[in-house]
Amino acid sequence: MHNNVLILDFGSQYTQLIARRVRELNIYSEIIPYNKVPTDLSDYGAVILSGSPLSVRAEEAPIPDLTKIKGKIPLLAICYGAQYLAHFNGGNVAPSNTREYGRANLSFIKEHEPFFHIINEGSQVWMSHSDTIKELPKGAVLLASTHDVENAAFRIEGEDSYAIQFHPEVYHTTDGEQLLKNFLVDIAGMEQDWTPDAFVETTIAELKNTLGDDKVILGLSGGVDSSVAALLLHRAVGKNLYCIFVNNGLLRKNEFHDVLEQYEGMGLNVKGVDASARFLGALAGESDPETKRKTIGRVFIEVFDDEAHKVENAKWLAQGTIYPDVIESVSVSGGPSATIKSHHNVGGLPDYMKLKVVEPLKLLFKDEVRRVGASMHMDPNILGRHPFPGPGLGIRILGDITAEKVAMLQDVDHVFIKGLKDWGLYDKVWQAGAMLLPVNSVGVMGDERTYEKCVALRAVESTDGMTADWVNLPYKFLQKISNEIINKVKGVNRVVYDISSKPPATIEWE
Ligand SMILES: Nc1ncnc2c1ncn2[C@@H]1O[C@H](COP(=O)(O)OP(=O)(O)OP(=O)(O)O)[C@@H](O)[C@H]1O
Ligand SMILES: O=c1[nH]c(=O)c2[nH+]cn([C@@H]3O[C@H](COP(=O)(O)O)[C@@H](O)[C@H]3O)c2[nH]1
Ligand SMILES: NC(=O)CC[C@H](N)C(=O)O
Ligand SMILES: [Mg+2]
Repeated sequence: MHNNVLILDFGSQYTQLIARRVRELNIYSEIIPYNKVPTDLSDYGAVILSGSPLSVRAEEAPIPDLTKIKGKIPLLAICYGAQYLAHFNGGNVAPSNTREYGRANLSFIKEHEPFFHIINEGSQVWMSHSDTIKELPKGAVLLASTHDVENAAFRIEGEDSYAIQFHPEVYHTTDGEQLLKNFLVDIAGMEQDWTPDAFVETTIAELKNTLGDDKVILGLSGGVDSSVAALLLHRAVGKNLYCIFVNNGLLRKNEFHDVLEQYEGMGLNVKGVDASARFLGALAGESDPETKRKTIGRVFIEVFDDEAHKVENAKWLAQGTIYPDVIESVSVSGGPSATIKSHHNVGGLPDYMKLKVVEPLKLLFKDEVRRVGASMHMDPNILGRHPFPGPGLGIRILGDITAEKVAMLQDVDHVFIKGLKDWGLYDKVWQAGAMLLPVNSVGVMGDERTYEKCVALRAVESTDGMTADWVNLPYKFLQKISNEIINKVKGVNRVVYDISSKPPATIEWE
């Protein structure tokens, strides 16, 4: 009861961050498009309205019906949300004359307001808007101003409704977390009891309830998400969980074998399917990156479908979909599509598979998935594993793929990753890998001319893969690794290090 925060999304680029910040307070939150307000609101202890790229003055302005919310459930309206409360309740919102983007400081805070508890004048806030609230709505009490924005925060008298023009969810709002805590805990009275242990317990109970004695199939990749999903499902349905791990011939060196072995120790029922030849056959001669991705996706579905048919009476397909995957495919106007992303790295499963989809992690962020795994005592080696793309080395071999190139890149990648581990750098890097370039260059080895391949090493820091920066690996390390690669991997005579950030580059080269 009342243990959930409803975040109504108006399409702001920061909506996900609001959810994150709320969960960092150990309070559960869910993002729902503004036009899909649930009819039953009894679970929600507070509602937050997000920002929006649209203007309240625009014809297509998102206008949700808040009659069951405003004045009834504690409400926090952010940016567009604040403008919305003003505009439709007798206030006035107009384009602003000055640019209101970036850092600002609160120059006035009304005293003795629980909303601003232990937040002081001068506190830095982040603004990102072009409309401004010229006149407050009926019953509003001004709570804070900045130099340029007089109506930076207000509340509605007699209600637990609060509105702010700035963004508390953005890191640059230094007291943002405190402000959210003031609102959620002190004003809305929410409990801070949402922990990984609690998540595991309730999720297993829910899965038992939904799945009963049905058989469930899960594509296991060796990655964090599908592994944590597998553990949860295993606890819920035991031997009715059938895990399938496909070798697409584009995995890391020894990975097929190692991953299978690792799962054996966890008591999971995993079937390894070696479909390398099928994948490499389908990819032969293909060098266009998008066609390669699509081919890998298509063959993956074929293999998966073949295997799924071997499990008699399977009813469910489980997936390790996580929250960012879901949110990426929710459009603000359309709302969530029926099936969100079946296999987001393999292009979606076809309807003929007739399996119902179950996604136990679909409301978690990556770091939360890791925490949930840790609370189930999952092997830290799996939990700490760098993300690895479904199409694997296929998108790190530029141009067409051959078995020889795969073997060459596997060896290069192995030296690099092992080196990172040996030097204690692996856990300091978010993701690392090597790219095989379609470039030959001239070298000299033992007095002989060589004309061989060039590889690029890439190591990045990131939180979610959406943006990334290259890692400043020690020169000594790079020197050692470059030497080792050229000495050990036949066919490679040159190593370069990728120093591009994302954007404008991407993490993978294809
Ligand atoms: N080789 C594979 N065999 C079987 N299923 C796979 C394979 N590769 C990917 N999948 C499926 O595709 C899903 C998406 O892959 P993705 O790489 O995004 O997640 P992950 O591998 O579980 O975690 P991570 O992001 O840490 O790599 C996986 O959860 C898994 O269900
Ligand atoms: O499961 C996946 N299927 C894919 O098709 C895919 N393409 C990229 N990635 C991973 O996503 C992150 C961002 O990669 P990019 O900067 O290259 O887009 C990085 O972590 C990439 O490894 C993929 N993961
Ligand atoms: N970030 C926002 O919510 C912006 C709201 C509105 N589109 C404006 O420009 O003022
Ligand atoms: Mg993966």
